[in-house]
Amino acid sequence: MTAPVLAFDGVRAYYDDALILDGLSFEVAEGESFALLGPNGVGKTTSLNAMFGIAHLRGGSITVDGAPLRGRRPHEAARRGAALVPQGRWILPTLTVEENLVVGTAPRRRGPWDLASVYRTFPDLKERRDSLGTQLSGGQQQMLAIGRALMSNPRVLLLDEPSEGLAPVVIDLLGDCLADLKAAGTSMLLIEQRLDLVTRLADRYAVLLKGETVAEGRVEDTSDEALRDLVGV
Ligand SMILES: Nc1ncnc2c1ncn2[C@@H]1O[C@H](COP(=O)(O)OP(=O)(O)OP(=O)(O)O)[C@@H](O)[C@H]1O
Repeated sequence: MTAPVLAFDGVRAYYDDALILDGLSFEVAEGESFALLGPNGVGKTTSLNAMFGIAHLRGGSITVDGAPLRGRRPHEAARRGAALVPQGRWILPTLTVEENLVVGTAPRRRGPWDLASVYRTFPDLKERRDSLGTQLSGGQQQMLAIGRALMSNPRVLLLDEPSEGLAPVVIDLLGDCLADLKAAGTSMLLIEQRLDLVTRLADRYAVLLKGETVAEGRVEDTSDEALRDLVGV
């Protein structure tokens, strides 16, 4: 059996002395789309922050593609193949669309993704390649954040609330784009409040409460109502 592309095992993570994750465990298999769910403030983003050294990993382990992270330096997780599409997108405001994409190559990983393949996947980005990234619409900026992450040829894409702030019609387009990436075999960790997007994209889910998972399951075995109840929305 191949190693999971991402595995959290008993992760304890802190901001200073505040314990946020208290034994979080889950795994994302190759080609799988896994949703991490839960109400606001339970530690979903912190799980990503623990990978990139923003929250402090002080117990348990996180492995990317089989290699354990020490969790201290942001580029460590990126070099191993974890690519973040952050909440709020973090488009670099003084850079053009193309320059924002090139930033994504920093982990120096080889693979199918480069400017040409990203532009084939997101033709709008090609058309606007010389515009400042922040001049794009919200939906285009989200595509830019995804394209930038793909430029690192990741083993797993980490998507933090990708639908946030987008109009319903744009969320549908985002769903189409992520469904295409999933169909092409991209492994994903999806943090998302919109359960329609979760049921469309995710194979499995875990519900996080007070820093640990309280429920796990396969999306196809869970009714929409049961999922809403579990997440508490
Ligand atoms: N940089 C930080 N420093 C200190 N505390 C933080 C920091 N970021 C988040 N927290 C706290 O950690 C807890 C978990 O926050 P986190 O952002 O991980 O939650 P979340 O589940 O992602 O929720 P949301 O949907 O609101 O983003 C919250 O109590 C939050 O106030």
